[in-house]
Amino acid sequence: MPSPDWSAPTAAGPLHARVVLPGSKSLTNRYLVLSALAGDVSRLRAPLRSRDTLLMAGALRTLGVGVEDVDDGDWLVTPGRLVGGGVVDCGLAGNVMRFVPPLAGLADGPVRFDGDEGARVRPMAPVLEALRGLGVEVDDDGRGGLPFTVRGRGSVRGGTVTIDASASSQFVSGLLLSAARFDEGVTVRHDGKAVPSLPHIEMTVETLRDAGVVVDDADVHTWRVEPSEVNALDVQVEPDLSNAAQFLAAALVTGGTVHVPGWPQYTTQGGDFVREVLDMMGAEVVLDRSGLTVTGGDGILGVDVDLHDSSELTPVVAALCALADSPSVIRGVAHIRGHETDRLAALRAELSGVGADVQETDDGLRITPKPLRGNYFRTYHDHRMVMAAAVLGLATPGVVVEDVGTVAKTMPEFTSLWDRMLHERVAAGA
Ligand SMILES: O=C(O)C1=C[C@@H](OP(=O)(O)O)[C@@H](O)[C@H](O)C1
Ligand SMILES: C=C(OP(=O)(O)O)C(=O)O
Repeated sequence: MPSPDWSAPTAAGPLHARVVLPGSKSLTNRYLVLSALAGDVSRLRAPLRSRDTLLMAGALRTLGVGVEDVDDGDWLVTPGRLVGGGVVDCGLAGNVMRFVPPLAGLADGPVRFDGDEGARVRPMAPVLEALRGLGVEVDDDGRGGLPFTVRGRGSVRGGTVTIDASASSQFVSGLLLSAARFDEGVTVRHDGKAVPSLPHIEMTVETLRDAGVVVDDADVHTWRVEPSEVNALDVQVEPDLSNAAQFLAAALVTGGTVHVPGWPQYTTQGGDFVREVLDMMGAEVVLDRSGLTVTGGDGILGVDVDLHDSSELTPVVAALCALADSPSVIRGVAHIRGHETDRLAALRAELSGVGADVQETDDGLRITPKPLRGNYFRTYHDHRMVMAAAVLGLATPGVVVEDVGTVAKTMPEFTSLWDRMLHERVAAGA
């Protein structure tokens, strides 16, 4: 059932807001998987609670892992013997569909995987093939995607596999995350076009090392995880920097200032690249111990930008490009045709619908700004399409966003945070 439409609010003037962001999806889900494999109880502090992380917690519970809410908003994760017999709902979450099957190989019986209709067409085959190569039996209907069954036998041999990870970095991350508990560990080699979202693989490597696992990533296309125990974690989840993009973009669109406290000085989150993009587009961007402050100027500069490493940013950056003073090119993101929806097609259709001149290229978009007008903005079950529409709406009256609830994939509180940000401008200007 789709949720209601939402009229994206316009900004009456420059914003002056401070936005406290929820935790990172990618870190929360990695910590959950590692905690499930650990030797003791882990504590995740300030985890993201959104559809994708609740689905991950649900998947772990299906496998017999305890994930308990504690009063202060933390999650306590109690590992146990991994049990088969259940069904994992992947929703539309890439993390769940790519990270949990290797874990399910360690369960003591079959685990069935399915998800949203849109998840059934997301790329998955290299993970299933790799699992077979590592000694895990997987039944699927021959298409190499959801639905499928992983026939866990309580242990996984492991070893060396070669995969083509050009469709998603998550293929590599998923295999690495559970591999310390495989008898022989794992060596994953990539053979194919460039792997997208490499910072996400660095994040996987770093979180494994935080849990005491030995990883060799000295060669750019090969990752080796040694078999070992996994240490319990006690970790503070960083704010989600990709989900910061739309709030920071609002500073640029309105010529105002948006401050995000708690921005890490060092991070493996690919979303950190938003600082560079906003700088290229004419914002003043200051990172200091208080957090990140972005201030917009008189206009928005068009850009020629490669988002291969940080492709989650594409929808919001595309919206900014439609509001810019000069044409833009977004490159390096062919693989986002396999994200929540075909994002290149969706952005072309919806940005064109509000009046921009948008062309799809082989690996991105060419966007020539035109005077924009309000329109119905379809969201294709894609949280980041809602976020992109909200950015357009700041400067374009009459943007009506389809199925706004789909934003709950990573940010259930999006519309209230957005309204609060706009309201703060009134308070500061009063
Ligand atoms: O490992 C992760 O947590 C993610 C990796 C990236 O996937 P792709 O490599 O498929 O782009 C990113 O876009 C996704 O939102 C999250
Ligand atoms: C591509 C994304 O998600 P997923 O983890 O489902 O791949 C995203 O959040 O932009």
